[in-house]
Amino acid sequence: LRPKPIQRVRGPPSPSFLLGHEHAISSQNEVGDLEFEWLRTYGPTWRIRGEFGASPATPSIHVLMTADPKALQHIYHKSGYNYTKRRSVIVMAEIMAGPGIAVALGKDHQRHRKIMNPAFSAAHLRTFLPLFQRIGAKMVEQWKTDLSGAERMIILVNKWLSCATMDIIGEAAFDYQYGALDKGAGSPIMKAYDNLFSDPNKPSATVALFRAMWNYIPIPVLRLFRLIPAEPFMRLRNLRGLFTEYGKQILREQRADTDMEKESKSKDVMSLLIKANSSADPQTHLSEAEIIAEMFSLTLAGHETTGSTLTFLTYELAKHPDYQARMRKEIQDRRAFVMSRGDTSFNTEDLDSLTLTMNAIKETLRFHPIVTYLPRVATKDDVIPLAYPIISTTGEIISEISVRAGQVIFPSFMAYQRLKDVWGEDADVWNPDRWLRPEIGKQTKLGVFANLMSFSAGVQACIGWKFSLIEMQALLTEILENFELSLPEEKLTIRRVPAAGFGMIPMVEGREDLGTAMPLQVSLVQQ
Ligand code: HEM
Repeated sequence: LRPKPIQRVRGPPSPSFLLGHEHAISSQNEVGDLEFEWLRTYGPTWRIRGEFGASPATPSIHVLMTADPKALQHIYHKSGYNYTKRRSVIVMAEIMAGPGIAVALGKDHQRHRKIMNPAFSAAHLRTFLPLFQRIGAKMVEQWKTDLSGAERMIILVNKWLSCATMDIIGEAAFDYQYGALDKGAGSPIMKAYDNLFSDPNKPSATVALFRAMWNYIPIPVLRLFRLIPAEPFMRLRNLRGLFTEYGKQILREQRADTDMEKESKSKDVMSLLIKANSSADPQTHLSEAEIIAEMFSLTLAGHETTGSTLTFLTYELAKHPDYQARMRKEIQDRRAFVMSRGDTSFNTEDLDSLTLTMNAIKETLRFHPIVTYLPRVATKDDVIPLAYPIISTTGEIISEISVRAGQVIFPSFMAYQRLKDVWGEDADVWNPDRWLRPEIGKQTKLGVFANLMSFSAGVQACIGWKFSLIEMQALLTEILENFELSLPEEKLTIRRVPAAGFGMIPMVEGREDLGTAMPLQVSLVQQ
């Protein structure tokens, strides 16, 4: 019964000596294809082969891949900073956004978190609801204008939701108007973001080898990669340049503003960041470069994630018209109640009473986790417990795995969120009504919301999860009260394509030239 080393964990044969399984994972047809197969074959924990043997410090060439709730709880939730981010992930985030919260580690990370946390308290987030509703109503009005009397039209719903969530994060966090909904693709920020993460071609072996090298190169050298004159790096440079320009302008304007309205705005992200900039205490101080990186990180982390989750949610509603109709009826009934009490808008209690809407959000976060892989590296020797024991290479039962410092671990949020033992026999189906079953959510406690790993867990979990839930509730009610969503008549296949090494995007099979795309048909709700 002693913990077994990773070498005793079973796993698929490696397809490549140099690239291991990582290239196969990032070039699979749909995110999840490989993990679901491995889950069926080996149970919730298995071993894959890392690129060049995973990392210089790794004592073995193996990578532990797990969907086991207890293992995930141990790694993400209970171990503080003992399982750290991978070098390639940190440097990529730094090249993109600068020295902000997503790059910081350990005590440094605690400092960033401590400064930003007050802006994400439940009470403060409630004050954003009118903004979410205003932007949602603006988007819906623009759909009505575009419809111009026609019965129905096809829209790329992902583009609209991306613009709406971009405008929301700009106003909510920095009191700044990006003008994404007004200017669409013409807005400089949307132009710079457009299809940043969608590559119609699968990554070639050469690109994969280049990426694999990142985990072996010292960080100061890696930082110089941003100067490489290749298109992806040039786009990132442009985006960061544009954002630094915005950041400096916002900072200048907000500094003047905050001096005048210190008290009333004391919990806004920008006021907190500016206060931190003037703090003499190193524990609560942020440099100007860190502030701009923080703003960029929030924009990056807060806009596309929510936009993509909503994109998949509207897709599922188009595929499930009965559920959509039930949801709309629940919203309309609540609207009648709100009007009868003399109000015109939903408050957060009204939104929370919309059980069918919340269940659709939970189910989409479970079924389509936008962030799919967050690799971690053990910083010291450890033993990882399993909720679901597995069979070893020699036929023994393994319920604990011993790992050495440097061990690379690939969690599979996608596979965890499909475990039949946790989510029921119909785990492979999008069914929001599962959340009505009393046993759901009673298993090993994981993550910050609904026992899901979609927002990650522990000290580095998503800071904006509650923000995004209220945002999704508000945008969904605006959409469903006004529009019916359905699939286009032309039968299209949507693929969940691996993107940027950690996420996924929707693409239309055979129309990869469109980049990230989710075409849906919309028509006005008949009163
Ligand atoms: C459905 C929407 C969202 C999803 C699925 C999501 C998911 C995640 C995940 C998985 C992480 C962990 C990353 C890691 O460990 O490397 C994360 C971190 C983060 N998220 Fe979100 N997120 C969402 C919305 C938001 C929003 C709306 C904001 C801001 C308003 C936000 C801000 C952040 C920040 C700043 C971090 C870094 C936290 C840290 O390192 O301490 N996210 N998010």
